[in-house]
Amino acid sequence: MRNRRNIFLIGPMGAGKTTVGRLLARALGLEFWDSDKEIERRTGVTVPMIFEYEGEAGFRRRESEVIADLTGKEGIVLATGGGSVLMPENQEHLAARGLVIYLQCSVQKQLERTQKDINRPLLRTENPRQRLEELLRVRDPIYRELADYIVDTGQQSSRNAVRRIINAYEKSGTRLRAE
Ligand SMILES: Nc1ncnc2c1ncn2[C@@H]1O[C@H](COP(=O)(O)OP(=O)(O)OP(=O)(O)O)[C@@H](O)[C@H]1O
Ligand SMILES: O=C(O)C1=C[C@@H](O)[C@@H](O)[C@H](O)C1
Ligand SMILES: [Mg+2]
Repeated sequence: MRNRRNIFLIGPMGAGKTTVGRLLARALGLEFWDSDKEIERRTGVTVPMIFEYEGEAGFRRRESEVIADLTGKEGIVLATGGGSVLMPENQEHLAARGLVIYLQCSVQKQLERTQKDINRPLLRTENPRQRLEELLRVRDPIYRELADYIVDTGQQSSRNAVRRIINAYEKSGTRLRAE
């Protein structure tokens, strides 16, 4: 049976997976993990540096290893990287090992939230809006297919998003709180 004690946050860059995930974990007394941070911890270098030396394919290999390991834990909230859902093995692990929540927001909001941050190699392009639109076109169907629940973070604070996630699951009778 699906492990209902894990919560996996998926969605595009700037949707708030890291921000909401940290708050959600604290509210539920669960451990918080972030796949991007874990890749950086294991390699000792930043995500942009991995893209530079190993290309996106190298990054995806490392990401898959980390997703396989972290989804094997119990009682965690995991903020995934925006492109982690591309790899079929990650899709399988996410779907089988926890509740999957798609954090969604408009491309405009994504742009506003990511513009000051230089840590997203895929946005180091002349036209980040176009890049975000292209990524979303490919990924949105995958996010939707995988999601047990979708929360729009564009028009609400991170705290509200956390409340919505907790309410939805408590109403549906699922126990999320750590024992
Ligand atoms: N609901 C929200 N309302 C306002 N600002 C937000 C909200 N959620 C996140 N932010 C802000 O947007 C920025 C990006 O958020 P965050 O890093 O959590 O996104 P992410 O989904 O983890 O992105 P990535 O896939 O690149 O890791 C942060 O500066 C954060 O403070
Ligand atoms: O959307 C993506 O493909 C990415 C999102 C970030 O979380 C990082 O995983 C990396 O910058 C790639
Ligand atoms: Mg993040």
